[in-house]
Amino acid sequence: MVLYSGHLIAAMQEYDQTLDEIGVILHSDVSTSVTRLNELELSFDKLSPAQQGRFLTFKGITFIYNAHYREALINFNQAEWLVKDTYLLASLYSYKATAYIATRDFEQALAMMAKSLALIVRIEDVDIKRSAYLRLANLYSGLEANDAVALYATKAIELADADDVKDICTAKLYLAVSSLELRSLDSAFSDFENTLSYCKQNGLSLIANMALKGLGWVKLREGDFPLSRNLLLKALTGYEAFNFQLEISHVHALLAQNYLATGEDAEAKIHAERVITQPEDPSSIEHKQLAYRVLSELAARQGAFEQAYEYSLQDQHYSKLLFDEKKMKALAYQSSKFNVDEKEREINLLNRERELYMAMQRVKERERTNMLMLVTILIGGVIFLAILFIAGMLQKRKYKRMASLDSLTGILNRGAGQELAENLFVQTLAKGGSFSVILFDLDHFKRINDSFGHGTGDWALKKVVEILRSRIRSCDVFSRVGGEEFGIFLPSASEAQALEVAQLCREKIAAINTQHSGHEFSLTASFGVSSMGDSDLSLDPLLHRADLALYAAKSQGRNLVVAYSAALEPDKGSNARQSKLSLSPS
Ligand SMILES: Nc1nc2c(ncn2[C@@H]2O[C@H](COP(=O)(O)OP(=O)(O)OP(=O)(O)O)[C@@H](O)[C@H]2O)c(=O)[nH]1
Repeated sequence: MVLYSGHLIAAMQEYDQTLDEIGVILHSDVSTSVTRLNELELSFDKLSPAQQGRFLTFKGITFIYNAHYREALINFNQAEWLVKDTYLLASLYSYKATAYIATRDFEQALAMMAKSLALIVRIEDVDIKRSAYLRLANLYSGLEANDAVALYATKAIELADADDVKDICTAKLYLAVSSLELRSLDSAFSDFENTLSYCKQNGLSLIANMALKGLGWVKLREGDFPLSRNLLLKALTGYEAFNFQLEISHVHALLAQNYLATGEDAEAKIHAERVITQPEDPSSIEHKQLAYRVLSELAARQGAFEQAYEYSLQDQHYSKLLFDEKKMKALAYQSSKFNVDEKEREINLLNRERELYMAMQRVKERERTNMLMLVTILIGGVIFLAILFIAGMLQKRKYKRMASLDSLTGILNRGAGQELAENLFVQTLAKGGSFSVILFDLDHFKRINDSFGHGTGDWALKKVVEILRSRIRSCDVFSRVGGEEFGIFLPSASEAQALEVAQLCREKIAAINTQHSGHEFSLTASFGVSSMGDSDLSLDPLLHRADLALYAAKSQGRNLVVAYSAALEPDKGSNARQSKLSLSPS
């Protein structure tokens, strides 16, 4: 299977290559092209549809070159359904136009040219497009549609670079020929002169020679016979070098007219007879008509009236042919122009509708975008507000937390600690259970500050908190009550348990290695402990009692833990120590 498809691909590539090769020689070596196409025809069924399209187009072109226009059209009609390539299709239509012109079906020719043009517009390759426009100019010149000739020649020039000399030269010639009919003789003369010098300069002698004929033709019309003759004779020599029979016949016809006008009858006759001996060809009708008119006048001048009559009959015959053809061409061109105008109007209408539709789509799209933007802005706004709100909340919570914490040690400050402890106390009271308070105060703290500075005092405060924090249960509340005084509130803790905790804390403080502060000093604290009694309905009495115990610890020498006892109650009016804790919140 793989082998089979491999073979198939190779064969296809080979056919493509053969067609490429034929394409190269098609316009220069028609007979070899015909031979190779005949060989390839044996494998026609094996060709892909695209290859069959190319084959039939090429075959049609060889028929055109051999003047078999009907056969050419049969091939082109088959190829039309198979060719997909835009350029090949555009060129196929223009060859069909050639065949239709040759068969005098000008309407079809113009229809094909319109089809070709529609495709040419879509071709992006500038070189291909330019040569397609030139071909169109050539076809229109065959139809004597000079305005179209001028239009497409101009388009070709617009697409040409300075080095596309052959195309520029050809286009210039078309412009000059069209201006012979469209503009004044003066401007046609200068156009031909311009073409002649440009084409000669660039070595394009055949086209230069055509321009030379054009100059002679203009001068003939102007009545400048000597200059016209000079130019036409030069052009004749040029054409003879190329053996360009059709052009040779035209120049002979023009020279016959020229000599007739100056009364050089013998010369006029020679040239006229050269024309009428040419084979019958639609392109030579005009030349023959001119030649017979000259011959008829010459015969009449010499009194050979019978002969003159014969020639005049021929003249009339060709005049009629010419007239009919010109009329047919003109009619076909006019009607095709009308069709084109109609189509253009339709296209414009459709384009306008399309533009309207596009504009509406754009408005809808813009509305959709605006709506999307609005929704995005709204959602963005909501998100922004939510972020602001959350950030505000977090900030608030942070500030609240900061407000409830002691900035130096990081534990709860007096207000927050007391509030929390009060809540726990109330809960304990409701549940029924024990509650103890430990108050402790660093001993001789003023001395530390005074001796080693405030920084060392701060260090000591932070160290004490750091050491004790880990020893205290998570359900207990540890707060800084005042400068160097702290409170530990222990829900569900008996006095004995509180004393144990206080003792442990005291030991830990005393064991702190103060050298880490940069100084060595003694760091101790005195502890007062109290527990909930049956009559306690708030935290205040406990605080008061713990404070008395702490005072006692200080009085008894410091670095001690003292539990409250009734004996510690001071006499009324005595100067008892006032804890930094205010008993009634102020
Ligand atoms: N370094 C520092 N010192 C503080 C801070 N708060 C209060 N103090 C100081 O703590 C000292 C407390 O001194 P006193 O109330 O006389 O008590 P004491 O020196 O500890 O003596 P006793 O309590 O009787 O052992 C004062 O000198 C205050 O300035 C603080 O945040 N940092």
